[in-house]
Amino acid sequence: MKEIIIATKNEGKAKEFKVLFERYGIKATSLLDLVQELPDIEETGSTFEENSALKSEGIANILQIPVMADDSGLVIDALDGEPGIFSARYAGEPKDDKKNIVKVLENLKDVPTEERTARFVCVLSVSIPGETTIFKKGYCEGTIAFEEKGSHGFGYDPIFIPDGYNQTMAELGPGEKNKISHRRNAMVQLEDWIQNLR
Ligand SMILES: O=c1[nH]c(=O)c2ncn([C@@H]3O[C@H](COP(=O)(O)OP(=O)(O)OP(=O)(O)O)[C@@H](O)[C@H]3O)c2[nH]1
Ligand SMILES: [Mg+2]
Repeated sequence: MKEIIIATKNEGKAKEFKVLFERYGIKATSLLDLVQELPDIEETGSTFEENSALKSEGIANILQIPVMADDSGLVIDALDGEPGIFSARYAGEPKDDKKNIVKVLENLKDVPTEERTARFVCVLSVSIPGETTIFKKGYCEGTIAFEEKGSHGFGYDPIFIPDGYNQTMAELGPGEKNKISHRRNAMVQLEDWIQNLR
C-alpha cells in the first residue's frame, strides 16, 4: 500500500486524514505514528499558507520524502477573523480545545444568530524534496452555536454548525464531516496528485 506522511501532531486531524486517504488506497502516516522523534515546527508565519509550508517543507527536508501538511483554523466574522491562524492556542499555551471554546462563546455572548457567521479554513501543502511546494485551500461555511453540543471530532466542532444543518459538527460525526469539511474540500483539489502517488 502506498503511503503519505502528514506533518501533523494533532490526533484529530491524523484520524481524519487516515479515513480521507483510505478512499484512494493510500495509508496516511502522521508524526504521531513515527518512532523517529521529529522536532516541533514553530508556526511563525502570518498566513495559513506560510505555516503549512513551514511544516511540510521542514519535515520533507528532514525525511527527504514527499510530505503533506495541514494548517487550519476557524475564522469568525464578528471577531474580525479571529481566532484564524491562532486557533490552536487561542486561549493560550498549552493548547486546550475546551478553553478555546469557552473563550469564543464568551467573546460572542452578545452577538445574535445572524451575525455569528464563520468558516473553517484548511490549507494543505505538499512538499517534495527539490520541488516547489504546492497549496490547496478548502472552506466549510457555518455559524457559531450558543453552547457546545456533541462528542465527535476535535477543536471547535462542538460549537460549529455547518450551513444546511441544524446540528454541530461534533453531533454530525465523522461520516458527515468527511463529506463537507474544509479538509475534505482541500483534499479533492489534490486528486490528480494523489492518483499519481499510487
Ligand atoms: O473544530 C475543529 N474542526 C476542525 O476540523 C479543525 N481544523 C482545525 N481546527 C482548529 O484549528 C487548529 C489548527 O491549528 P494547526 O493547523 O496549527 O494544527 P495543530 O497545531 O492543532 O496541529 P499541527 O498539525 O500543527 O501539528 C486546531 O487545533 C483547531 O483548534 C479545527 N477545529
Ligand atoms: Mg500547529
